[in-house]
Amino acid sequence: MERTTTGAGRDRPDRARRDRSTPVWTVALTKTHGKGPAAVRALDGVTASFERGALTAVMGPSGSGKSTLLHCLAGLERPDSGEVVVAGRDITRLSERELTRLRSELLGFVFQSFNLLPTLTVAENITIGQRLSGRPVDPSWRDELIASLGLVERVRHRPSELSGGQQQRVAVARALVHRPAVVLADEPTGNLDSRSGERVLDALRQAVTRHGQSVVMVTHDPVAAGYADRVLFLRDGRLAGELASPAPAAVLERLRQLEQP
Ligand SMILES: Nc1ncnc2c1ncn2[C@@H]1O[C@H](COP(=O)(O)OP(=O)(O)OP(=O)(O)O)[C@@H](O)[C@H]1O
Repeated sequence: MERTTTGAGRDRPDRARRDRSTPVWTVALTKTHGKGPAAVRALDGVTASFERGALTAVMGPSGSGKSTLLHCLAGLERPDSGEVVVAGRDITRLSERELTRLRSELLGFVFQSFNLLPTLTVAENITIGQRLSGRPVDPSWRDELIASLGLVERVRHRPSELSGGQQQRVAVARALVHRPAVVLADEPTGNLDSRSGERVLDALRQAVTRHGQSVVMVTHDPVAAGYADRVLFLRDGRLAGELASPAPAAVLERLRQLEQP
């Protein structure tokens, strides 16, 4: 059954959910791009929780602040005010050096454009983050990921020898291999045909269901959102409700409502 939340109080901090079972949350997050008359308030007081062991989709009309929110969660953009708490630490207070370390240890990333290193093999791409940070690789977990993502025959290939869907599955394995506190996925199926996209979404879903991974995924696609446990909607930099166990048709309908002036 779908649960919906809209209306007054939706931006209120939900203290019961802000504990160790919540790997990421934000409180009253604001972010402005640009200065003076050209300034754009991309986030305007976003208080949101992203649960452990859940796939949370973030959706909303173009320009509603989805990417800015994801970048703030990743520590790639610094908010004007508010908190971003990752694994119990307010990352808005960290130095660049501490942020770099947090990103490599606690976060996994999947981008629309795959972002694989062209000179490395599939196997090397999957573990490059751990090698660079000097942390050991768990070989049985790495091999399980390679097998479950259908990449066994491809481990010695370079990215240019793979299809887009295969490249994105390599990116998913890279994001999961160090068992991060949360995987942040920015339009992970945006460059894929629907069948390849489904495989990537299946992989993210399995990581959540079988291994308790936490995933936050920005998407425009109601079908992709249908893989999520919950969808948070943004409009004009503010939370604009949520849907639990979202069916694509219900997501589409909500998006249509949000896009109306
Ligand atoms: N670097 C920037 N400089 C100025 N304005 C920016 C910058 N980045 C984003 N914005 C503006 O901030 C607002 C939110 O942008 P953001 O990219 O977060 O939205 P979005 O929901 O991800 O959009 P889309 O779905 O089109 O990718 C938009 O009005 C956008 O034009």
